[in-house]
Amino acid sequence: MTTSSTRVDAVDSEVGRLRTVLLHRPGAELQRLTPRNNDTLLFDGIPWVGRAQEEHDAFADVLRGHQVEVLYLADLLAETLAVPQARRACIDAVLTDPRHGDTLRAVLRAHLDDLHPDDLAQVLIAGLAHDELRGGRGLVYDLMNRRDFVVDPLPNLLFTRDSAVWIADQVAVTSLAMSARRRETSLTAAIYRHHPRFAGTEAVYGPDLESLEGGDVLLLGPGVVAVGTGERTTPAGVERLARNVLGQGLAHTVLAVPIAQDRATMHLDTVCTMVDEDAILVYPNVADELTAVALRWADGDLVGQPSEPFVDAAATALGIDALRTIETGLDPVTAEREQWDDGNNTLAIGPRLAVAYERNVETNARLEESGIEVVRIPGSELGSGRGGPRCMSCPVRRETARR
Ligand SMILES: NC(=O)NCCC[C@H](N)C(=O)O
Repeated sequence: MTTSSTRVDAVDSEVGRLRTVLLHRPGAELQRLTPRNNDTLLFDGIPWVGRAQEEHDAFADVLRGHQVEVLYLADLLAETLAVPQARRACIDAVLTDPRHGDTLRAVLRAHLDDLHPDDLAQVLIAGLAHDELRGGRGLVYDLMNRRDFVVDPLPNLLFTRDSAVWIADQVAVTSLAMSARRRETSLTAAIYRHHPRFAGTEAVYGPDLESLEGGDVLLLGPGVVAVGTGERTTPAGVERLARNVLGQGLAHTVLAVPIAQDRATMHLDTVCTMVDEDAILVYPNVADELTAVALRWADGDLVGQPSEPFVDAAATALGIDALRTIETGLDPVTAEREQWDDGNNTLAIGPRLAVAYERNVETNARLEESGIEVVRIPGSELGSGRGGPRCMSCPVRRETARR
């Protein structure tokens, strides 16, 4: 087990040199996807799992090749589950499912209580099918469809950005909006609370609060946090995060950014990501309409400024003349296709150095024309979950950006 040390985990921008990142290599939970359940489980297709793993390994290799420490969620979880309190919290989260009823719940608790931490981690991630439950009995169990799950799998765990996000030296364990994903945060909360690697880490947000997803949270620069509000993060979630972050002095400005309540734009990071300290890659079909309300802290309360164009509000908050914008694609149709395929969803390893899916040819060319080095990774199978390099990574430590 890795132990805590003097290293300081903290993130204050999207582009500071990336030092440590949390990933989840997709596994058995993706094998659970079928045409019957893929919509409910928020996948747009049935991925070829072996190829998805190869693509994910290529992503991790690129990061390691750039001297980034890669932590794997499944390893941390198995280690965390050696701690009795963590184990209890993760099992309790499974047993809150109202579909179980008392008899099945009791059988399931006994089954989970018996598992070795490694096997428990596996069940918490990949779920438990009807026939995998030893000694299953009772009305609920007997009437269940044999192909259904007693514990639902978490195929979206791969999108580690959403279930927790670092803001300065604190972690925000989020409150996921979609029922298919809600249990993910019981795992991230347990890891950050109980794993020795994160001993002493404070949490600025928790899973019982208003809906907030990490894909909506962009650290535009030190002290400036943009939060999208749309399909996943509610205005109340932005307000709560702003209260906590500004109230504790972790930032001076939170920008609330309304986005369309559509699947294609489910998070702010599906329409824009930072690629340099003063540059964003943005989906042109929405760029002109993006607005922001700047929230600041004054006299112990939140104060909102009048709404203004997002790029202007961002530049003011960052203290720069203008935010450079680089647009997805070449024309509205290419932009729409490449935005859907996560062309906007880049992960910066450092200023002007971004990881992107290779398939978004036009967008990547535009980035390079604008002086951004692009490290291309394959994503044909990973993309069926509708997420790109940014969604698939939770930076834990970045060097402080210059600004
Ligand atoms: N930050 C992101 O945009 N994450 C992608 C999440 C995709 C996942 N299938 C979901 O619908 O939540």
